[in-house]
Amino acid sequence: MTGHTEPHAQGRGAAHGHRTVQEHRARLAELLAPLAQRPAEERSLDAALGAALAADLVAPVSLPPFDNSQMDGFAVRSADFRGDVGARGGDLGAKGGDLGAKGGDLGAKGGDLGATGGDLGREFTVVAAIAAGDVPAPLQPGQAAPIMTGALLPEGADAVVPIEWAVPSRFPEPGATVALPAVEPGTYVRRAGSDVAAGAVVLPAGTPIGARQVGLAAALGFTALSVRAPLRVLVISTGAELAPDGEPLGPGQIYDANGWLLSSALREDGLEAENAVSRSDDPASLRHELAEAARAAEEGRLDLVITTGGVSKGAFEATKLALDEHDVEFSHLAMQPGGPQGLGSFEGLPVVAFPGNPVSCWISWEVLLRPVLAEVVGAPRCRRRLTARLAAPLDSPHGKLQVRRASLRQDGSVALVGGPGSHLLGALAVSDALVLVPEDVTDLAAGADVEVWLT
Ligand SMILES: Nc1nc2c(c(=O)[nH]1)N[C@H]1C(S)=C(S)[C@@H](COP(=O)(O)OP(=O)(O)OC[C@H]3O[C@@H](n4cnc5c(N)ncnc54)[C@H](O)[C@@H]3O)O[C@H]1N2
Ligand code: MOO
Repeated sequence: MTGHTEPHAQGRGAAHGHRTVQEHRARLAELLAPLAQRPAEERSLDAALGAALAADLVAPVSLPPFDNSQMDGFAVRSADFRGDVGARGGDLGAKGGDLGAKGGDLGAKGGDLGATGGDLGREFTVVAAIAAGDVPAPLQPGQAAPIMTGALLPEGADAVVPIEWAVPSRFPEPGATVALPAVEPGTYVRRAGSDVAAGAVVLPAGTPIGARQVGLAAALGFTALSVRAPLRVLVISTGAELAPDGEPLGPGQIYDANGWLLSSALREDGLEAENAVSRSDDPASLRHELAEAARAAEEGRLDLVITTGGVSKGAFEATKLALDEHDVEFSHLAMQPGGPQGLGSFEGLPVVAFPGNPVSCWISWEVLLRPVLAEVVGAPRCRRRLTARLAAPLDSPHGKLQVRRASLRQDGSVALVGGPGSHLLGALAVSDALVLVPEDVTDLAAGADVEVWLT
């Protein structure tokens, strides 16, 4: 069947006997729900990065905190353009005409510089310049104060004329005169509270703290935030084939990729992660690691364990065997890669068991665990999703959500990177997106719309 994909279409037409992705996410959400109750803690801004806000963030001050200039120019009382202050106001009308035209030019070039408010201008007496950080004297009628971007507007002033519109177009000494085109009240003035009003909720509880949120908090004067600490996760890779780090590979051996891949993915998303390796197919070895992890959890040092490997149908599935007597269920999802999965708890510690293939681990994190943590704990965020045109045709197994590694191209189309195999780490490393092909779609033509997650 050929068809267009629908976003979030996972769940329809799952292969017989296979659990759907939605069902599995629901079970994960149940398992991990208690993690949402972790106590709030105060963290400095840098340490809060990656955590989720424990309570609404309320602005203690307005932004901007005071009326200030948006341009380097002259602070004026706009009523002066309508009054008869200054005997030479009439003459300057003509000059003002030129000036207005200048303003128009600038507007065309500079976007919003055209707000001259009319052609008539007048001459002002220049007073002391105001730099950002200065506390200026009140502005009297007929005066223009040179003012720099961000500086506090003097009392009485209600508009700013950019320096480019002035004649002469430079800042003269106090006592000199300057001709300025007429402007409306509010021209190039950034009003107090026009960005954020004091007392407003600027970020709701649960918001993950990233650079933009830290920037806002800093601007509001916060030095610390009340957050739920990032989850602390231990990734345990399993397998007798895993060679010790840095040693030459023996026959049949491979290096551990999963522990590094997953712990880095978690850290990249603001979680705290460590990795351990159980280099054995003896379930006792993994049980030993898990018992230590359970103690760490009891002491409040760990929230979650992710294991990799040993969950399919082989003769030496150490993870399955190690968790045999525990409250952990194993199932096969209607998803490829990432089919075999386990979840449950070991002595009270939540355990999520991913399959051993590295790409399966990545997909299990991205498509299963990450969206559930976003929903339950608030961090990390879900990946951004969009619909894009396929650059080339694809086929997909019936009854399984297929998740392909891909790259978003400059023209907005999406190209698959590598094949569907879950051992293809080289292709994963050069991908920047995932393409999700629903269970009931088996082939798609070039140009078909597909659901894309940006990774
Ligand atoms: N008869 C069946 N065989 C398999 C099935 C199945 O349904 N029936 N499922 C396949 C699928 S799908 C997957 S995925 C794998 C999952 O197997 P396990 O979770 O038991 O993982 P392992 O057998 O331990 O390893 C699989 C593969 O990944 C390599 N690996 C393991 N750990 C690491 C690591 N830390 N770093 C890098 N690579 C790792 C391992 O050497 C294997 O090549 O089962 C299929 N088989
Ligand atoms: O589902 Mo396995 O995870 O294809 O490779």
